[in-house]
Amino acid sequence: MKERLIFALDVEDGATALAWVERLRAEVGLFKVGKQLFTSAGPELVRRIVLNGGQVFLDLKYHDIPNTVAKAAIEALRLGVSMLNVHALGGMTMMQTMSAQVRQIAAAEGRPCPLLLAVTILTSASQSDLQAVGIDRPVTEMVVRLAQLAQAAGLDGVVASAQEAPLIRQACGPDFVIVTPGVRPVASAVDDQQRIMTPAAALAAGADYLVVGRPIATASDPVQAARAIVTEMASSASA
Ligand SMILES: O=c1ccn([C@@H]2O[C@H](COP(=O)(O)O)[C@@H](O)[C@H]2O)c(=O)[nH]1
Repeated sequence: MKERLIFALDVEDGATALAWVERLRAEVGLFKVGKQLFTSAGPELVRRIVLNGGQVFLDLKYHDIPNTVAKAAIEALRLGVSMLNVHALGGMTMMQTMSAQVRQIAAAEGRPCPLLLAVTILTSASQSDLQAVGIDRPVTEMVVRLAQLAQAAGLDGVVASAQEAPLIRQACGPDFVIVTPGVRPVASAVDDQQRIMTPAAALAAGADYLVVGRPIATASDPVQAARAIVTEMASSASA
């Protein structure tokens, strides 16, 4: 079950990140490198984690014109990451171009292709946040619509709240990958997340991977916190 747990390396420098990788490598399946750490430590850090046997989800949420996103994703492929993502709101052409070019270069260069994911609606967004940017449709409807768009564009899956996982499963089928941040064990601080679920409920809802950062990183014993989440995930799977 631990292979389905992704730890968010939301830290300020490479040395701190590598220390977390050592501390949690036996407890989690992947390490997520996001905007803070990538801006600070760059591709060299990603290469180093991969070289040391760690699997990386590069969470840079590309959102740009099709050519720019495709070329950035090709460089992510060459870093050896296991997952990368774009914003589904970047649109069909952007996602199709990225997917086609990454798959073509992976085949031509003999590299394993990472899981190509699309962020639907951020788990920190509420219905009123959507309304404020002019989106009047319900969050759930937007998430399913974006997931179907990503699937039609040839992507492997989406990043979404586990709250929407059952609807995504229904719309996109059993093989479409659902990665869920906004995971909060009971009694954990919600922080800036809005659409949250517990680890057990997220798996029961159909999530394939859970992303967890602060509930582990700020725990008094992070190793124990990660183990407790994996135990909760296992109990949900066997229920
Ligand atoms: O919709 C999204 C997409 C990405 N994230 C990222 O996941 C982690 C969550 O960290 P926590 O500390 O467990 O809240 C973080 O790196 C986000 O950038 C997300 O939360 N929601």
